[in-house]
Amino acid sequence: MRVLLALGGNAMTNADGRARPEDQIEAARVAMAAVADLLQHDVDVVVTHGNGPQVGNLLVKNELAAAVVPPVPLDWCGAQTQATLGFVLMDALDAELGRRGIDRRTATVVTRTVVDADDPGFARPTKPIGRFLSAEEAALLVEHGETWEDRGAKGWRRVVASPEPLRIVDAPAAQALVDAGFVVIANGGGGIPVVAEPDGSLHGVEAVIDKDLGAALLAGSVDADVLVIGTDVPHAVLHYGTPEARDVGVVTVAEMRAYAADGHFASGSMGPKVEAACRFVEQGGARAVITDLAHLADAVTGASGTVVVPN
Ligand SMILES: Nc1ncnc2c1ncn2[C@@H]1O[C@H](COP(=O)(O)OP(=O)(O)O)[C@@H](O)[C@H]1O
Ligand SMILES: NC(=O)OP(=O)(O)O
Repeated sequence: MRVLLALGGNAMTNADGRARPEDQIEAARVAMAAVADLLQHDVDVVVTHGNGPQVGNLLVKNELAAAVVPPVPLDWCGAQTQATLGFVLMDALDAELGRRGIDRRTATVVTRTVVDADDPGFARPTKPIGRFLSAEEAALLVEHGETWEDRGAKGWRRVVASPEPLRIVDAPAAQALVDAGFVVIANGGGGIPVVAEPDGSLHGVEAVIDKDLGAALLAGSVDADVLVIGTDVPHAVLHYGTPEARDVGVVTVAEMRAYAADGHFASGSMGPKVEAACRFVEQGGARAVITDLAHLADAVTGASGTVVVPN
């Protein structure tokens, strides 16, 4: 069985979301121990990951240092997060594999993902990145032209353009490495967004792709049987945050789409995970599971988490 595991921002840093290096290294250790468990049970794993906290932090560093160091655009920041997180995840996984005597090599693929230059997402920022601020702090940055959004209890967060991922340019490289036996990390942060010119050339654009939607696309490209979306909750929940809250267990894609249409899953958090799970199953995937890392081993067999299956 081949599993595409998408690690959310929550699985990549600690609860305060500040993304200090030591927090990211510790989160990677926990996540890669879960991956090693699967490898030990003969499950083939391809990993992708979010980059929201990290890419937002890099963007701020660029902006603060602009007077002395030439700033780089958001797509460059995205590429930098793929490299850094790939390196941290490979270090963690290599250490875990070494401890268990598992003879597997790891590789990270810098991955570009094509988007449409006319995607409506460029006109309407929706992707939350970086740290959370208070309403007063966010208001100052809005005055400087940034877009910030109230994200509830944790505070306000900057939002940037997030176009639909259409095609993963470097999927064949990821696939070749998978076929050669590598544990591959690819399409981090949903992929570096690029647009294709009529002559076929590509250039980066300033946006951050949703990593769950990117994961659904990657899963098809690397022939994954199962998509597992790893986050900080064991299930998607109906009537979330209310006394009527109810976990979703095994559910058909039609039922899940109906729940989504009824507004059960928040945009920018559970909403894209549910959309990605539905897309993967509609594309022919056996099942897509939304759960936390503690339930990963049972999730791949469909015995735990929210399990979306064909109709
Ligand atoms: N209906 C829902 N069921 C479960 N969680 C939900 C729901 N709606 C919103 N959420 C929130 O979605 C969060 C997971 O999404 P997100 O924070 O974007 O995860 P990640 O960073 O792991 O990708 C949960 O911590 C929860 O607070
Ligand atoms: N790119 C992306 O979706 O990152 P997060 O999962 O960290 O928000």
